[in-house]
Amino acid sequence: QAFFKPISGAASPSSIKRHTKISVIGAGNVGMAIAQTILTQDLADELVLVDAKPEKLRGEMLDLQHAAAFLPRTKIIADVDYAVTHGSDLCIVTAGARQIPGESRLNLLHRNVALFRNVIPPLAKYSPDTILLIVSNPVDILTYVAWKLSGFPSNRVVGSGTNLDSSRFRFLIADHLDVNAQDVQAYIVGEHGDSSVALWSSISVGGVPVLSFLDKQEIAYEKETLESIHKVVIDSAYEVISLKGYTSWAIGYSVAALAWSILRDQRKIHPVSVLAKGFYGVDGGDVFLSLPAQLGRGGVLGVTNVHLTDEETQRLRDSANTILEQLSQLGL
Ligand SMILES: O=C1N[C@](c2ccsc2)(c2cccc(Nc3ccc(F)cc3)n2)CC(O)=C1Sc1ccccc1Cl
Repeated sequence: QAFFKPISGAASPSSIKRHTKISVIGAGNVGMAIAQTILTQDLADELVLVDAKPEKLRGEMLDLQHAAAFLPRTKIIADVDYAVTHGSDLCIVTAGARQIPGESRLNLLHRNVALFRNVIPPLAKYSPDTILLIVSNPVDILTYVAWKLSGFPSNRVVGSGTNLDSSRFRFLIADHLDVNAQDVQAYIVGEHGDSSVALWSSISVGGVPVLSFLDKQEIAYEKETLESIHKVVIDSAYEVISLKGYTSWAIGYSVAALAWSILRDQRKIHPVSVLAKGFYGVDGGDVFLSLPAQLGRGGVLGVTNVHLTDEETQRLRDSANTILEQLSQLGL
């Protein structure tokens, strides 16, 4: 009381505004880049960090708390005990075993599935109405695993999928055309990573479809350019890893953009990993793949019927079958 003469009732108004709580699981480079962006963009009233390493966790919490003078007021807490995540509006899962150099992806996958068995059930228990946003790799498989282990309806389980791939694709196209990346609509869909599918017909700059106005011979030129830009999307992921050892800023901003669309009910369309069964002839079983999906406060509100060429549809089906094969080996 020494500081202020309280105004009666002001400190606890009758209609409390919606308290937004976000939990980030995994305090590694990706998790902390996401946490930092959430704070900067004033996305949450409360930010929770969970990790297996208590010292690393406390260090990151203190270091972020010390930035309070420069950030919108956000309560920041951290604990190894999942109870601190109770009542989260959104749980962002970046926890993942590091890929051991030379380790097969299948072996990494088994280690991450084992990890998810200890991560997902407590999150679902403490926040039964939350939305799960999976970032850990391999993201399409682990989003399916999170859906299975949580028992949530599929609209409340989404993976970051090819949102990062598409962000890099938009940057490269914008750079090539010397326009603002926010004016470039371009979708990469399907399996995140090496086997993603770039949707040429979806690319438009300032509302002008890139492929439409080109006459015959130029389409070949543009197609080659777009193919090479898609290849650079993949090569640049490897280049960043070889240069700095990990990725953080692009994934951090791209995941915070998904969190914004969900928590602020933006109904924006993002290429994210959703239950793709029944779309585009993907009907070999339950599989998560990236498709342009509308995100809002209820999670995945819908999937757009974007036009696919026969080749694009076939590549999407091939991705689905590859993922289904890997899922069948998990015995989930
Ligand atoms: O920018 C990245 N960096 C990672 C990374 C970050 C830390 S260590 C490796 C990356 C970079 C390159 C390859 C690769 N492959 C991989 C595949 C399955 C896994 F389970 C784990 C890693 N992963 C993780 C990842 O998914 C990305 S995006 C990405 C990757 C490959 C192709 C195209 C894109 Cl847009």
